[in-house]
Amino acid sequence: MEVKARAPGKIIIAGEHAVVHGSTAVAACIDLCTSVSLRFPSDSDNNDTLKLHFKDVALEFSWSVGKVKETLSHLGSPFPSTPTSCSVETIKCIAVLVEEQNIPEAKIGLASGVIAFLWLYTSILGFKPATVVVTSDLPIGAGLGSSAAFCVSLTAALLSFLDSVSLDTNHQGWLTFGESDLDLLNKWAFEGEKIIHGKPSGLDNTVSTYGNIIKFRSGKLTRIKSNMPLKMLITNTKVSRNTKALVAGVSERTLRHPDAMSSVFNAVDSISKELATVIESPTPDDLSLTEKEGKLEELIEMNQGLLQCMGVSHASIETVLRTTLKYKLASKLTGAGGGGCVLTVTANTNSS
Ligand SMILES: Nc1ncnc2c1ncn2[C@@H]1O[C@H](COP(=O)(O)OP(=O)(O)O)[C@@H](O)[C@H]1O
Ligand SMILES: C[C@@](O)(CCOP(=O)(O)O)CC(=O)O
Ligand SMILES: [Mg+2]
Repeated sequence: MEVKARAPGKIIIAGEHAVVHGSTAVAACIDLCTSVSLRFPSDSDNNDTLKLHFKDVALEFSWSVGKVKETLSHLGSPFPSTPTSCSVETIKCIAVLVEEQNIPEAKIGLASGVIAFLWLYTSILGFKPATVVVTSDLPIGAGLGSSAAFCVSLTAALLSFLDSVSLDTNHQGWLTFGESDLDLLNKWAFEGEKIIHGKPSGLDNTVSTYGNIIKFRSGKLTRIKSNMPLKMLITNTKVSRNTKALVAGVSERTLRHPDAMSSVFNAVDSISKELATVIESPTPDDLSLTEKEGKLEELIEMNQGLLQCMGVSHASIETVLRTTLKYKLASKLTGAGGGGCVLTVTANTNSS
């Protein structure tokens, strides 16, 4: 039997990093997805192997299920009924299973994704042989939430085998989860993100799970209904970076300058809230559209300035900012920064 699940990546329109420290953020999912296929061997295959294939980065892993069980089962039940954090002790044990796979040095950054896989797989399905294949339209480590799309699509594939989870409504040929199961999916995916990001806000997995545009603060989402066309250009600087390290860098700066950083986070909170209000407010005519677009552009520029204060911009990002400014277009980094992707507002009424 084979199941295929997919989940989208995202853009953060305002509030990255500050959201980790309790500020509001606004994010929207994009139509680039990560897909996970999960296949169990037939009884006649007599197979005892758990295989993981990361197609985009050409990495294959395989473990004997007996070995995985031997390494992990003494740490507790393999079937926690509710989403559970992976303890430091368990991460260490899983890391041994990953180290044995000899990931080439150039790709060692992907190891946390493999640890997240083993934690989610064994927690939800226990010790069963299977072949799991991961493919993505998203650039990995570029700020478009590939880690969350991976955790959400993997968790969706795993949960679909539980009797308690019901899949019904057909959406463009795909089955979807009901509202309460989406909550379960989101919580498990968050546990995966924790392993990859260290200290995630939960924004990325939430927008990947629920879709559309959301406002998010301290784990709580509010759905947003946009009342204006939002045209944005995404530029990938192709400078790779690691979200975990950037998030840790902002936390260190916050420890060094608590008052100043608290003001920065408060300012971002106001920017995200105002931006959400602008997007949601009615647009009765072209004049109000032009006015709203102007506000949106200004808020984007202000958010970028504060991201610079947090120390997460990068020379490659500044080059994109200078280039788009030549055309009077407002841009900001999106995601963790340090390279990765830049968002540019390409307003409908801005023809200069
Ligand atoms: N398609 C994929 N194949 C393998 N690993 C992936 C894939 N997508 C995401 N990952 C995992 O997510 C990590 C990147 O996450 P992160 O640094 O948060 O960047 P982002 O979420 O912005 O893409 C990778 O190092 C890897 O562990
Ligand atoms: C920097 C942050 O706000 C977003 C990170 O997004 P990404 O992994 O760079 O796509 C971290 C978080 O919200 O968990
Ligand atoms: Mg990420």
